[in-house]
Amino acid sequence: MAAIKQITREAIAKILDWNSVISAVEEAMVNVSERRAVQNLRSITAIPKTDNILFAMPGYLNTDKSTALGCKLVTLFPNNAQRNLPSILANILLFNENTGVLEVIMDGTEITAWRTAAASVAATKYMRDVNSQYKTLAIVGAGTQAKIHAIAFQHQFKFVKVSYNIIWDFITLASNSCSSSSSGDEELVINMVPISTNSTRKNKRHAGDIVPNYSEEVHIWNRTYKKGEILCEELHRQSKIQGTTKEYTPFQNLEECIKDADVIITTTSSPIPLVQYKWLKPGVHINAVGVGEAVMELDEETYKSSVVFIDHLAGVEHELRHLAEKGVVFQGEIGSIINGTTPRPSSGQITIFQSLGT
Ligand SMILES: NC(=O)C1=CN([C@@H]2O[C@H](COP(=O)(O)OP(=O)(O)OC[C@H]3O[C@@H](n4cnc5c(N)ncnc54)[C@H](OP(=O)(O)O)[C@@H]3O)[C@@H](O)[C@H]2O)C=CC1
Ligand SMILES: O=C(O)C1=NCCCC1
Repeated sequence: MAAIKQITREAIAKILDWNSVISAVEEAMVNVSERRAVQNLRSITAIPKTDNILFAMPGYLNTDKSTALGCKLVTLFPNNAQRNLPSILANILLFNENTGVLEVIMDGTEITAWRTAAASVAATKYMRDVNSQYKTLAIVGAGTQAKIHAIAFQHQFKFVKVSYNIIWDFITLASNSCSSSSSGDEELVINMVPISTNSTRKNKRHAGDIVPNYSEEVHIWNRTYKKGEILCEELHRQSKIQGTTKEYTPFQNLEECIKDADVIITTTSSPIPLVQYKWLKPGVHINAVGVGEAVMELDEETYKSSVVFIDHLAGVEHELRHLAEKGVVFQGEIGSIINGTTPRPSSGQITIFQSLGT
């Protein structure tokens, strides 16, 4: 038998790019909804007297483009941060579909992180009101999923608030700022900045010039504030290296963090609802990523007042019974919106993508 090919986490990380991962995940969601992919319920082995879990996620795909027989094995060890390890580690096994011979073992940790964020991107694209704004993104949590979601969403949507400075040189103001808002997509904030009439204008800016000023609107709240602050600094540093100076703001108060958000992503294992309906802006889209037997990041009123879509109906019915028992209604799979068999939610509604994973 031929040797088993091994692909490391580093090698996988080098080849992933957002456009390919997002389109692969959209295609996979459609294949799941059209039942071209065989996706059985995953098995969950809980290790007694611990919070640790081993998941086995087998699947088979047969389309015009490709066939694949594989199984992802995932460990979820929530206390791994103390050991400086990710909570979620994964490996993917690929078999020859004619002989059953194991051909490839590849690291699945990076793929799991990217795939999950890409699923939320796809859900946001297809569930959110096409005409609405992407100004403020709020992320709840500061772990692996929070970070990868921040990166994926900035890639896809560019959450940004544009303000304009108008250069003034003839008014001396007691106070150097005032503001007004336009009704369009961008918020017009006019900062009156007095400059000297003797200015040499080395910067080639002239009185009356309107200078755009882009500021990122990514809010992050975490149970442990310090970790949220560190994540914001890290994301800011990374964006500086990429030459796009972005600001990420850590919040102490969750309501303040999410109340103006156009999109919210929750990435914790909280069994006590964090997001409260009374704080939400009308029309907000929420990606609820945290999953577990008792995880419930959004309050009941949020679920019951929203249109809720999921990634895999059979899996959700099995694993998220605690939500169904509370009266949460799952409208359908995202794949059916992507392939056009289910209409997009109408505008103005609060929408939720309840992610389960694969
Ligand atoms: N839907 C899907 O496809 C996937 C879902 N997941 C789920 O996403 C969640 C996050 O995973 P990941 O980022 O890898 O994990 P990490 O361990 O990296 O991060 C966990 C985050 O959750 C917070 N947290 C944990 N418990 C609580 C709580 N009781 N109340 C409030 N915050 C809490 C932590 O806060 P602190 O820093 O204070 O500890 C931290 O911000 C998990 O529920 C995981 O099962 C993961 C992968 C795929
Ligand atoms: O890989 C996935 O999908 C996971 N989903 C739920 C939590 C563990 C990983």
